Amino acid sequence: MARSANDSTALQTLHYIAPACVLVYFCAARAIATCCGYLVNSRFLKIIVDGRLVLHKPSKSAGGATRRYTAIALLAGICATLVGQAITYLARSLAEPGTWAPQDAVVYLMVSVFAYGSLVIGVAETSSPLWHPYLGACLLGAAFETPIAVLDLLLHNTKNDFVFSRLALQLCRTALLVAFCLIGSWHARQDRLTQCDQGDEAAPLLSNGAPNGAPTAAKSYGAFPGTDEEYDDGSSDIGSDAGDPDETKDLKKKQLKRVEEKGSWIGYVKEFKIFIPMLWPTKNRFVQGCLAVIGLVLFAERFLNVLVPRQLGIITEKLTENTGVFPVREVAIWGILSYLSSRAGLSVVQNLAELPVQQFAYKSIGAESFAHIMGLSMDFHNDKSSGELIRAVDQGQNLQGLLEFALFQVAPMFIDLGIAFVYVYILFDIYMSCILAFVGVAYIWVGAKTTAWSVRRRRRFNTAWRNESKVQNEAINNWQTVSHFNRGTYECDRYVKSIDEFNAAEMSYFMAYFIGGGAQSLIMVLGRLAASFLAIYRVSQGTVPLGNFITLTAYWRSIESPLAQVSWSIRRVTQMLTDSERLLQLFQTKATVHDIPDAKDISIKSGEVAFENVDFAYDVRKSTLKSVSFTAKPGQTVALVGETGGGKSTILKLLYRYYDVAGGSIKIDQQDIREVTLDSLRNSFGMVPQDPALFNVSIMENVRYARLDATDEEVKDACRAAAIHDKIDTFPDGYKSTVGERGVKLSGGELQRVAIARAILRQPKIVLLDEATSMIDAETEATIQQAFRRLTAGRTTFIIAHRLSTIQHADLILVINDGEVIERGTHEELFRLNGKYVALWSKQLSKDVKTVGTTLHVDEQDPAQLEIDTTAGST
Ligand SMILES: Nc1ncnc2c1ncn2[C@@H]1O[C@H](COP(=O)(O)OP(=O)(O)OP(=O)(O)O)[C@@H](O)[C@H]1O
Repeated sequence: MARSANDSTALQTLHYIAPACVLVYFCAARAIATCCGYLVNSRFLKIIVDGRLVLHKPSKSAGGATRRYTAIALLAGICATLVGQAITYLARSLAEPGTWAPQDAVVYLMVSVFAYGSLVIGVAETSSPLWHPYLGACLLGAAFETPIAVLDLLLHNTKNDFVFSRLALQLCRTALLVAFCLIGSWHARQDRLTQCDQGDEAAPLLSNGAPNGAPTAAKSYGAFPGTDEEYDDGSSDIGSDAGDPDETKDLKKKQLKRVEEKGSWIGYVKEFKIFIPMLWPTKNRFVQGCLAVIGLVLFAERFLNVLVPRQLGIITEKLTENTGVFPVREVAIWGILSYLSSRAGLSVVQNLAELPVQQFAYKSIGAESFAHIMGLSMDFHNDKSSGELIRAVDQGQNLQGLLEFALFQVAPMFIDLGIAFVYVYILFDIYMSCILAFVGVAYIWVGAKTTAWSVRRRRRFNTAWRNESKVQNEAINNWQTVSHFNRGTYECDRYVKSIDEFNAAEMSYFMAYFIGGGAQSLIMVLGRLAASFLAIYRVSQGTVPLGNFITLTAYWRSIESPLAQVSWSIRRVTQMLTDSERLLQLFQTKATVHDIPDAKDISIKSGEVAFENVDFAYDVRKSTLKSVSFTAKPGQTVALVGETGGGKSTILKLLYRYYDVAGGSIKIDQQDIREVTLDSLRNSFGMVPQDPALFNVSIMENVRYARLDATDEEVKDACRAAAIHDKIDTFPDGYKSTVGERGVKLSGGELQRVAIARAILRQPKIVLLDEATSMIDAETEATIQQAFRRLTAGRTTFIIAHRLSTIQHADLILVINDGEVIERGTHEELFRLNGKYVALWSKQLSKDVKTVGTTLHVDEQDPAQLEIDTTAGST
């Protein structure tokens, strides 16, 4: 195959660069299209120009069957010409022994098959391709093929059938490329005309009718409402969650909101940077030291990966010399290198150093998420599902390995691949490197595809997993309710159903996982066989020594493992990010009630509490409190009465700052509670709630929870004051008795008295009693009233009570109805008013008449003269 020197060099150069350019262009253009496609399909991307979305999107005709099949046929034709050309070289080698295809031509054919093969697969696997990467790649291809064909023609002075066939194929390929470009350009023009006709080239992608493309409703987000098509990037797997439960939709909504704020998926990924301080030990010298040790070990391992198989090759070479001498030095070096690279060598050091790094991340993620959850406001805690929350934190902790993984696994494996590519070239030739590159790219490509395929399944799997945990948790936590309604079987069925859903999701996910893994292993085996065949052939021809074959065989393991890791790591990183989306969402949920910057501690001197025109609503659609104003003077007792659902507890919640007022203000000693620290504010209160909950620890510890430094004696005094001490003494374990989860081992009355003891022990500045004695009988209540008098003496106190007898001595009684204070005054004043308060009394007493024989004599003319006789002595 004689060639004139200059033309020959030009042809060689073209052979090397042409397919590489096509491949690089296609990959780059497609990567950009993938990003955009991902965002479009995920309804995430928002490129705002003049307030409108004007992102390029596939035209409506982009996915037309004729267009796609034509493109596939043309591209497949191009591949066929390449294969045909390879066959002509092979046939010639067989027909004319000793005639070999030039190396540049082989590389050209191999890389070209790979490049155009990728184009075929790209069109075939996508229902609605973005055409410009294909068109650009073919334009480039045509631009290179023409001079290649001309040079090839000029350079061949021996014209025979083989050369003619090859040149015919070359021309045919050029023609196919030109045809692809012409047809593609015509389609592109048609697309533009259609889009202009429809005026949608610059139409907002968020076509929800909102002015300037502004989203109006969650359902309207996105460029292609209602489509479940897979776009060029195959990203519907990643972005779509059709059929997932509400919480995933909620997650998507929040993701959408976040991405809208950030402007792109890069912004979305960037959000994960909030985890970096939890993963990177900026202040922990010991962990930093461990990271350095891991780095050194990894550096050494890169060398060992090459040195061990190389040493084996050296030993083989020594042996083939047949000198009859045992190669002691070579074998000793090999032994030491093998030991260092084995699991017993540097790996042990690495594993030991990894443990503190992992524990650091585990601790910081765990502690941060726990503190964050505990710091979130009541609205979050009212809505949360504990089981799901715990699972989200568990799954989020997967991130602990992310940094280590990226630095110490992903980075070295790319280095390993680069080294391998060069090393096999040195050992053999460029063909071996091409085999390696082909195996590598195919392996990673299949890995990436199966990952994309399995991401949606993974999300379903996660959702099903969390759901199973939620169902189980709810049933166990509500065991009493379940038993009251005898719904044991129902709950078991519900749980079994959730396990079935989990199993189905798991099966679907792992099937994708295993099938992908199987396909990758097949590629690896075929690659190993191809490399071995080539190596054996070269050794048999005597072009390379036997030692090189042995080195390659031993080295292949070091090639396989980074390849497996690249693909696995794509899956792993995706999985880590998917798993931790919930935790990220959690971290992004900010407490609605928080300290303002420079908030100061509250200073309570007298304890005056003033509500000034307070408005509040849990839901903007329904007002809960309307213009509530009153002042509790220092040391006064203010009672809140009224029909259920009127807003009494809400007033206390606002005072506690579980929520912020929507209008007006709440002041304690002239300090707006929004301007002081939450910590100091809540430290000032002692609360006895409607339904006190206890920890499943001893009574002693439960009461002491109110003041952690209280002595045993102080705890007992508080219990005496709350009239529960004698009762506790009757328990077999006394104060050491555990109370069961949430205090279920205590009766309602006992539970309330423990809660009262807690409030007494706390010695708060302001006392809040929310139905504190609703479950206590009248006799015990009389004892407790004395304790209350001691507790509330000199302290501003708020009492909510349905049993009106308990609040008749209050300094101020507020009658709350439908979120408003409709009456206010003392017991006597309100009786004189003869309004709602009296009506409440009447209602209650007529109930008591039936239950405890209380009689009521109401003077119709003057209700303030109401006389109440009660055998129970409640008034
Ligand atoms: N977290 C919440 N989210 C939404 N609405 C709520 C929430 N908590 C209470 N509400 C509603 O606010 C209104 C006032 O509730 P609140 O608990 O303050 O009433 P209340 O007067 O204390 O009732 P009760 O005497 O029965 O305890 C009710 O209609 C209730 O349904």
